[in-house]
Amino acid sequence: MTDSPRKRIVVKVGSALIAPHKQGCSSHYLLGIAQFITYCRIQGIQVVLVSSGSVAAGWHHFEGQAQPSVTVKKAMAAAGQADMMATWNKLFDFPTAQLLLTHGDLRNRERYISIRDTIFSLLEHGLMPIINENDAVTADKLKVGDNDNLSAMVAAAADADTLVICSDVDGLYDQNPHEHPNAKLIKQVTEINADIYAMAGGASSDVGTGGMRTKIQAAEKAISHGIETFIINGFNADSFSQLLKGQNPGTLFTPYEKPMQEHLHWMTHTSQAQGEVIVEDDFDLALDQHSEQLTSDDVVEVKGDFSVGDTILVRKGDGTKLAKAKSNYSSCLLSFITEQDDQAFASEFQQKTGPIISDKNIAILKSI
Ligand SMILES: Nc1ncnc2c1ncn2[C@@H]1O[C@H](COP(=O)(O)OP(=O)(O)O)[C@@H](O)[C@H]1O
Ligand SMILES: N[C@@H](CCC(=O)OP(=O)(O)O)C(=O)O
Repeated sequence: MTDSPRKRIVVKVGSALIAPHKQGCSSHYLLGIAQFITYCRIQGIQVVLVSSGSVAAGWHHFEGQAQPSVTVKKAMAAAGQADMMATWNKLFDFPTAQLLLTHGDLRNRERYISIRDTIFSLLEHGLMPIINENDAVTADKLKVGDNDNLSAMVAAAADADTLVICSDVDGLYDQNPHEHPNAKLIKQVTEINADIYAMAGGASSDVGTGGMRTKIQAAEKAISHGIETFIINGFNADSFSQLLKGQNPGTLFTPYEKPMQEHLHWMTHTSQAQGEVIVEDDFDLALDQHSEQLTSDDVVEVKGDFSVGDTILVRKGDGTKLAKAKSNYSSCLLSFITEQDDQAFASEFQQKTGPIISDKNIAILKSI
């Protein structure tokens, strides 16, 4: 990465690299990653580390747990997180800082901005943020659930140029290489579509979460923010030398030339819709792109309980997702207007109150 235009990278490290045998943390594979990070910092590149491995690192404290329950996994995470941080800290001669996040934090716009501010402040003062999901406290409803997607959300929040996902395979293959020995490595992906998703299977190890599927989701989130994304083999120290030389050691996902605006990216990829507006089948936002044309006449049904300013999903009755948007109406008010038999009253009301969705607060969804 000599003479690299990169200013900020996010490195995501999978569980198998932290605690390969579930016998506590091992620095065996982390040494190469730590050297890479140190070299990047010497080059003036800021680094954020997203580290998995709390469950795998804590596993050995809990005997006889072939298939631990969710509760035991949370306890493993609480025990392993401290070991994992201690192991990383031994490998760096600069200060680090721990951030444990949940999706509940990231999907709340105020907390998201606060997380961004904290990351920027740490980087500005020379500390490296080490981020993981707060597994010990997180209920399913509030979870990101896998650190691939978490790393992409973090990369977007940190305005990174590059996301490097270090895994236990060389990159994305046309099928799972652990099940198909003739699988071929895909060196570059310029568009993530249904064919790419069809190649990606789940995890084969009992410490990995999500497998290749969540890595593709992560790449999709990152490239739409203009962040180039690599999936590389973290077991192989040569991957890092190649990255430093500006080469591609695994699979490279090329970023969009025109990244989405920050708040629309957050709305699409991080925020969670609080409700749904079901529209007529012949209504198509993706075609006309004028969200202000959405009126109560187009609305068939209002679902969920949302307030003014919440994110909503606009979809057709057949399930086709058209857009995520910030609602200018609460669910109560929108239902009231939609249920009016007096069209003239409804239309006059909307003219006075303003559009259901404003053009600047709508993210059109592409269907894969
Ligand atoms: N098409 C594919 N290409 C590469 N790996 C795949 C593919 N489909 C499924 N996998 C699986 O994804 C695994 C990597 O994901 P995961 O186990 O979650 O690791 P990590 O801990 O690095 O996140 C691979 O070891 C492999 O078993
Ligand atoms: N947050 C969890 C890891 C979840 C996860 O996505 O793991 P991995 O697939 O190994 O990156 C932990 O620290 O154990």
